[in-house]
Amino acid sequence: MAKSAVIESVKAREVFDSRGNPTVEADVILTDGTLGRASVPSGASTGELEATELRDGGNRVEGKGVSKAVNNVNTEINDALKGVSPFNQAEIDQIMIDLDGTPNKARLGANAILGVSMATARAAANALGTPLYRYLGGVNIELPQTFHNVINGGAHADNGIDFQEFMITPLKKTSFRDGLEKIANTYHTLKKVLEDAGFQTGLGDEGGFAPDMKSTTEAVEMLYKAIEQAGYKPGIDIGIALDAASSEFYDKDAKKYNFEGHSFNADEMANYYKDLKKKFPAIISMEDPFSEDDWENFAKFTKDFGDQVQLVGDDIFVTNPSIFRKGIKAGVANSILIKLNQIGSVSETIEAIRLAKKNGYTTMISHRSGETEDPFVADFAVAVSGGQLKAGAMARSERIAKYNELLRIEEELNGQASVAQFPNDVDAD
Ligand SMILES: O=C(O)[C@@H](CO)OP(=O)(O)O
Ligand SMILES: [Mg+2]
Repeated sequence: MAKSAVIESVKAREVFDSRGNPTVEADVILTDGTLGRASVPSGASTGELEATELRDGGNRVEGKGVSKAVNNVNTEINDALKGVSPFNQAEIDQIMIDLDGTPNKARLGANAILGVSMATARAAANALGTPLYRYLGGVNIELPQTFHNVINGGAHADNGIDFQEFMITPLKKTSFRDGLEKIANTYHTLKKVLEDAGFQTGLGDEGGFAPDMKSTTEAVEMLYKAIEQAGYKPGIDIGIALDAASSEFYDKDAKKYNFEGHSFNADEMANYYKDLKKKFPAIISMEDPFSEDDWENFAKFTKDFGDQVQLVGDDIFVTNPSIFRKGIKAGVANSILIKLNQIGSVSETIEAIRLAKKNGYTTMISHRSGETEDPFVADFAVAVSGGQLKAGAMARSERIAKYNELLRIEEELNGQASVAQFPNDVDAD
């Protein structure tokens, strides 16, 4: 290991993600021979202002190849980073941002830049013989509160459910492992509950079940049943979180939410959420209840209802510090979803998190619906401390890769770091 090592070369290749689509994997090789490798995830319900994921177009792998992004890593980015120290993440990221020269990483591709950004952090950690979470987080680290998407709808499943994600989260837990075991028990029980109710239990993109049911209420009822039958109390032991991903069912011209056969205006949509929370008090978090094009009503709802439930902004902020700054001023949401590939570099993602902490917003670090086996996001969630993490359900290896990484980290830390507790939640005894 050598702190004097610099970048020798940067190289990328196409690999495939969990939906079978090509994505970028990048290698950063240092002069002391150290390798750092990382791969980039990909979303389905993407925010309009996300950094650009460079795709080839044409017929190659149904027009989804990333050979241009790969080529940009192998040529321009390689030339620009050769000889640079990997230990200054902000400098590495700035070099690539300047080289790209566009506001949204459209020329080189956010997938190209992020792949190298993450692989550099890994190379630096490896060169120092330090785990990635420790390299990025220093001494102030904490295992995250995890959210598991156990019923998939919206853009992640071919069923009739309009909301995209129905998540469960362990509230009372004595350790990370304890929390995860409770989720596993509930997940298995949910399968039985769905089967008993006559639903199919095939899986959606994030490893949750994708039953062909029509209503949100029915899905939440199933979660209540599963939690109770597994021996837990909804809202006490296990909380429920929803991602409405409402930009997907918002008609911006008509200003209407076309949802479960209704055409709701914003006030009707707000009332729907309030009734839902009243009926199911275990719902502790709602993501994207209003569209990325409906800032005004998202802010109004935050003012009105933000003390009752965590309101997470995903599509509306796209992990972009300058958009998020405007959102904070406008009073939109009280929590931000953090996706590395929405902004396209490790240091800008950290800046968005810093901004959140400074302004009293909680942070939920997130995977994408198209993932790889790379557990980067798990280490990242530990590094940023005090955070939440959503990384899908229990089944499917690309999801469980993240949770298993956290089990290993907990073991390695051997009691030296706590597990984040959800706001307002009491410590388990
Ligand atoms: O909307 C979301 O929060 C994400 C992740 O669950 O989905 P996607 O990656 O498809 O944008
Ligand atoms: Mg979302």
